[in-house]
Amino acid sequence: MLRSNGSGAEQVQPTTPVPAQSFRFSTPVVDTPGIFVLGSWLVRLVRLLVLLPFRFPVAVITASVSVLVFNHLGWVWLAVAWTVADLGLLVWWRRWPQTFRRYVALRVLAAWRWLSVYQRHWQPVLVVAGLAESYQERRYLPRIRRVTCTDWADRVRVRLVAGTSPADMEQRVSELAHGFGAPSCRVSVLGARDVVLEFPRHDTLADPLDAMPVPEEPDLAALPVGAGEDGEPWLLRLHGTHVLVVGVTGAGKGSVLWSAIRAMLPAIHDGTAEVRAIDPKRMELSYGRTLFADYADDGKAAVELLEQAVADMQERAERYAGIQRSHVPSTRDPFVVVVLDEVAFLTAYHPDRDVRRRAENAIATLTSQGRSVGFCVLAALQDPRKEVMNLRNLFPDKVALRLDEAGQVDMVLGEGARDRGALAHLIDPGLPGVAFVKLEGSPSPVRVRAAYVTDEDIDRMAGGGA
Ligand SMILES: Nc1ncnc2c1ncn2[C@@H]1O[C@H](COP(=O)(O)OP(=O)(O)OP(=O)(O)O)[C@@H](O)[C@H]1O
Repeated sequence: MLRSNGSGAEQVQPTTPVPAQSFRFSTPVVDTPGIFVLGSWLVRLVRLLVLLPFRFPVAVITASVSVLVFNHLGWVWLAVAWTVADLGLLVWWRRWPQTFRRYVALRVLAAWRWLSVYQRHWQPVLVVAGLAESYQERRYLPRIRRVTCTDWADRVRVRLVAGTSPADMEQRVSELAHGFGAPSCRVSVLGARDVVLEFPRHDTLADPLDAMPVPEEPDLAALPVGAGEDGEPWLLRLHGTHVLVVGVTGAGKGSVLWSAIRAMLPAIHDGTAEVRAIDPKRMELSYGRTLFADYADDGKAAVELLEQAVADMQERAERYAGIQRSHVPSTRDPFVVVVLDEVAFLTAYHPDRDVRRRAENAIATLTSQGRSVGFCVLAALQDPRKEVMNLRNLFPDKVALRLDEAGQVDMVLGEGARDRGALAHLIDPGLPGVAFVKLEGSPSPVRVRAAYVTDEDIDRMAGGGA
């Protein structure tokens, strides 16, 4: 018997050999008797047969009825039954395409995708992606529980290996997307060890979106400015927050700014919201000048506009003090949006130091105090680095359009956003307006596309129409 002669016995991993050990103990290899192997196969087969009707009830019922008809009535009646069933499906498809799609087409597609894509490639993709866990020389993989299809994506429900977390999956979304041939992958958590991987089957944002219809009664906390990958509207919150839109030149920052202004149009017309615009490039916002309560296109005028906004905000805060804790838009106290195109022009590039300092102070005051009294800053920026814009953390909500470098993604959307699949630096330059955003209640960034507001749309908006 081996004894430890030290007082405190060292902990040794059971699988790693001790270097100076003179004897090596290894697990004896014993041939498994054939009867056990056969037995385990039988158990698996029985389990499969028992579970099959629960997993694929329609397929099992169809196959069973077909066998019964064939046995009792012969193949002619089987052919008749199948023809009638096919005709029934045809009528269903033509008359009620929506329910046919939901109850037949998408279910058949899900079974096919489960077999041909996920079941088939699951093990190699997960092992290569580093998501297989090993314990005492056995390998454990997350298990597919169910595959369902929506109009645009496959949803793979997965049971995680005990001891791993959804974050492990979130950090491998790029590998998973490429591994299963999807444009992206998104992880959502359903419960303990229960996650859903969402793989779009094609890029639903590949086509540009026309300007969104103007809402009759705009909700300033949920303005429709585009669409998400799932086809649902992308709703941008302005009331109660500040938004920074970041993207290289030509990424489509203008379309986010104009879509937000367009969605507020009825409120602008009835005086419950107003836009004060700063347009250093004189190209982006000058087109709809008549829509703005205030407009500036050079450094000095821009700083005065910002300082006036700060003074109005402070006057309102003084009136509200001790009486009112939140802002309700009205014609007396409208919701004020300061739209700032290329904010770095004022904070970093302007040659006059005094202008830079005053602009930075005013933006910092507005963003840190304006939320609750109905002031919002909606700013666009090309370069998110600290040297250019050190105020970016004062903007609670950010939109990452196409960026220059991988490192900028986390700068804009927060740490870990790139690992969670916000590949804003890889957005195709041919897809302006495509962006990643974080939505409330979800840690994973989602891919969206802003609607494109044309010059004609802006003309109509400025002329009082939409
Ligand atoms: N949402 C969109 N959908 C489709 N096309 C768009 C969209 N946004 C912009 N574009 C196209 O991309 C071009 C460049 O867009 P835009 O000028 O808004 O980019 P930007 O990010 O504001 O660039 P810059 O910083 O140089 O002003 C537009 O002229 C338009 O043709």
